Amino acid sequence: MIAFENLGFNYGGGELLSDVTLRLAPGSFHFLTGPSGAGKSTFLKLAYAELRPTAGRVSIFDRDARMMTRDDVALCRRRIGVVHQDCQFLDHLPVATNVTLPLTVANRKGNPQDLTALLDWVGLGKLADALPPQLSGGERQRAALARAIIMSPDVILADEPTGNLDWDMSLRLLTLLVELSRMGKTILVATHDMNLIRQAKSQLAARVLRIQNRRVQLAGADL
Ligand SMILES: Nc1ncnc2c1ncn2[C@@H]1O[C@H](COP(=O)(O)OP(=O)(O)OP(=O)(O)O)[C@@H](O)[C@H]1O
Repeated sequence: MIAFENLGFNYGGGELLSDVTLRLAPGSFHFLTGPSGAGKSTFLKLAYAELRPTAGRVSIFDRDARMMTRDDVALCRRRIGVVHQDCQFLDHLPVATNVTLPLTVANRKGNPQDLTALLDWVGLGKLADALPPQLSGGERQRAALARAIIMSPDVILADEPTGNLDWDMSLRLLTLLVELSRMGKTILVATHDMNLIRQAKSQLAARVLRIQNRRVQLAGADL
């Protein structure tokens, strides 16, 4: 679904990622770990063509990211839902409008029943008309997840989605990701939270990628 072949990346200085070869197979669930500044957010950005590799290749849905035009990138982004580290909303618009923004941008009309079901599923049914500044951290992350999946993407990339959440809220978010995985979505979650990873591994066959010395490698079973 998304494949990295001998990928290298730098922002203009020294190499940040080097010789990365791996594949996110359809329906797989991966965590991405590594020290702060190792390049986790960068790796996610390469996976959704926000950044282009400086060496090697990234294929997204079998297309070489370097060859993609802006329109190609826009089309492929419809199949990839991204939950950003610092989820931003339009604060003057209600949660429901924020969640449906990707549909608006794509000029697609959503079904109001689907929106209600989605907001209920993430536990925000009663907050559809609230404004983003009124949401708690956990509610914001769940709104961000709802927005990321409103287009029914095949792939979900989440950057530290539980970074500022307490354990109960983290578990709630994890449950949603596990359910999405069971629906067949391909999922990659960057996180520092080893407890979250252990919890996920008790529920499904999640694999752990670790960035170390500029390489991204599969971690062993010992966490
Ligand atoms: N646009 C940019 N231009 C130049 N350097 C950047 C840019 N974005 C990130 N970096 C640098 O690249 C390195 C990796 O950053 P990145 O955000 O990918 O790390 P991370 O592993 O996600 O970190 P954290 O866990 O702290 O979020 C850092 O040293 C960062 O300062």
